[in-house]
Amino acid sequence: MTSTNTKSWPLVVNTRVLATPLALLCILFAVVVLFGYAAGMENLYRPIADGPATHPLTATTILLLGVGVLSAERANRITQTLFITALAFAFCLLAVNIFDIINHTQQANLLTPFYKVVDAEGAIGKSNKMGVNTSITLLFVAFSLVFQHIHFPTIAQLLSFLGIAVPTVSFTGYAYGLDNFYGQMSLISATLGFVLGAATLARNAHNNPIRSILSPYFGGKLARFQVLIGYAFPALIGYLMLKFVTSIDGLAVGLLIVIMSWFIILMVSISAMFQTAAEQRTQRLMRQLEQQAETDPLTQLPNRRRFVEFLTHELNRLNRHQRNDLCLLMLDIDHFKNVNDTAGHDVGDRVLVSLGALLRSSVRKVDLVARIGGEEFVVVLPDTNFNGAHRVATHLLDYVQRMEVPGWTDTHGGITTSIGIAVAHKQSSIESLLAEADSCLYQAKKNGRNRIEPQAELDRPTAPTT
Ligand SMILES: Nc1nc2c(ncn2[C@@H]2O[C@H](COP(=O)(O)OP(=O)(O)OP(=O)(O)O)[C@@H](O)[C@H]2O)c(=O)[nH]1
Repeated sequence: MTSTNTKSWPLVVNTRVLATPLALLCILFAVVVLFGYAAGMENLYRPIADGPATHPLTATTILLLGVGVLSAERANRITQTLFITALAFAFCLLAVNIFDIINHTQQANLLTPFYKVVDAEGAIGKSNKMGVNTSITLLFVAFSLVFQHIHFPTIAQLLSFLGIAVPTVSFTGYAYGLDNFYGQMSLISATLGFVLGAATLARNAHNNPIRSILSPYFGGKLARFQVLIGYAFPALIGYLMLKFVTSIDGLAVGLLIVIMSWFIILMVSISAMFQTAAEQRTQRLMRQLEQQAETDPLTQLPNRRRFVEFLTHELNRLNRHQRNDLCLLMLDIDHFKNVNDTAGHDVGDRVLVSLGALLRSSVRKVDLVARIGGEEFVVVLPDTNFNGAHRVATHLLDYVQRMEVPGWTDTHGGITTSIGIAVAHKQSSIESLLAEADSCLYQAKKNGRNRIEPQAELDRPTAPTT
C-alpha cells in the first residue's frame, strides 16, 4: 500500500515540516520548566497553584525526547549519535522512575536535577512527582522513536497515538474537573507529552495510517473531517451530559468520551488506509489508460492524438515568442506495400518497429516522433529553423538506408523513406502544417522517392537534396 510519491503530497510535506518546530517547542518549554526550578519561579513548573507540577525529571526526559525527534532523520553521524545518546538517557530516566513507582522507592532522586527543591516541596505537602500518566506517555513516545528508527513506521505511529491518548485523558479530566483522570500529570506535562507525541507522528507522516489521513484524495479529505468530528462530537455530548443530567457519574462520562473519540479515530484511520490505497490504484489505472490512449501499440511511439496535443502546444509557444522556429518532418516508407506482400505482415511490422526506434534515438529529447498513419511518421522539431530541419532529415534518410531489419534487409536490401519538410509560421495551424508537409512528401515520392522535399516557397539549402 505504499506509494513512491507519498512524500510529495502537500499535507504530508507540511506535516513533516511541523515535526521540527514542535520538538523545538517541547525543548523550549522543558528548559523554561527547569529554569523555573533554578530561579525558584514556581509558576513556571506548577501552572495551577496547588495543582500538579512538572517534575524536573519529566522536563529532562521531554528535553531528551525533543532532541530525539530533532535528530531522528539520520542525516549524518552526529545526528545519529545524538539520537542514540538522547534516547538512551531518556530510557534510563524513565526506567528508574517506573522502578520507583512499582517498588515505592526513590532511586530517581539520585538522577533528578533540582531534587532539593522537590524534596522541600514534599516536606510542606506539595505534590511533585513524575506520575504514572507522564511516565507512560513519555515511554510510548520514546518507543515510537525507536520503532521509527528501525523502520516499523506503523507500530511507531500506533505508539505515538497511544502517547497522545494519555494526555488527552488528562485534558478531559481538566475540562470536566475529574482529578482522577489527570492524577499527577500537570497541564504543562500533558501539553508537552501531547506535543511530543504529535511531533513523532509528524516526523512519520509519510507512512500509514497518517499518510492516508493526509492524502490529497477524497478518502483523505473525508478522513480529516471524520477525525475532527471524532474528537469534537463525543466531547460535546460529554459536556451536555455533565451540564444537564445532574445524577450522572462524571468518571463514566469522561471514560465514555475518551473511548468514543479513540474508537472513532481508529476506525477512521483503518478505512482511510483502504480508501487511499483504492484511490491510488484508480489513479494509476487512469494514468495507464491516458498513456495508452496516446501511444501507438505497435511502435510504442506517441500516436496522432499525442502529436496533435504536442504540436498545438508548440504552435502556441511559437505565437507567444517571436524568435522560436518550428519545423515538421513527415516521413513515409517507400514501397512499403512491397515489404508486406513479399515477406509478410509480421516482417512489415518489424520494419515499422525498427524505424520507430531508429527515429526516436536519432533526434533530441525535446523533439517528438509520432506514428500518425500506417507507414507514416512525423517528427516535430521545436526551436529548429529550416536549415536545421533539413540537416536532421538528411541524417534520417541516411540512417534509414543503413537500418538493418532481420528478415528483410538481409535478403531484400535496404529500406528507404521520403521526407517532406514544413516550416511553421505565425499563421500556421496543425491542418495547414500537415497539409504542407504532406504535399512535400507527395512531391518527394513523385520526384523519385528516397529524398527530401521542402516547402515550395522556401529557398532550397545549398546542399543538394538526395
Ligand atoms: N505490416 C504493416 N503494414 C501496414 C500497417 N499499416 C499500414 N500498412 C501497410 O502499408 C502499406 C502502405 O502502402 P501504400 O500506401 O501503397 O504505400 P507504399 O507501398 O509504401 O508506396 P509509396 O508510399 O508510394 O512508396 C499498405 O500495404 C498497408 O497495408 C501496419 O501496421 N503493419
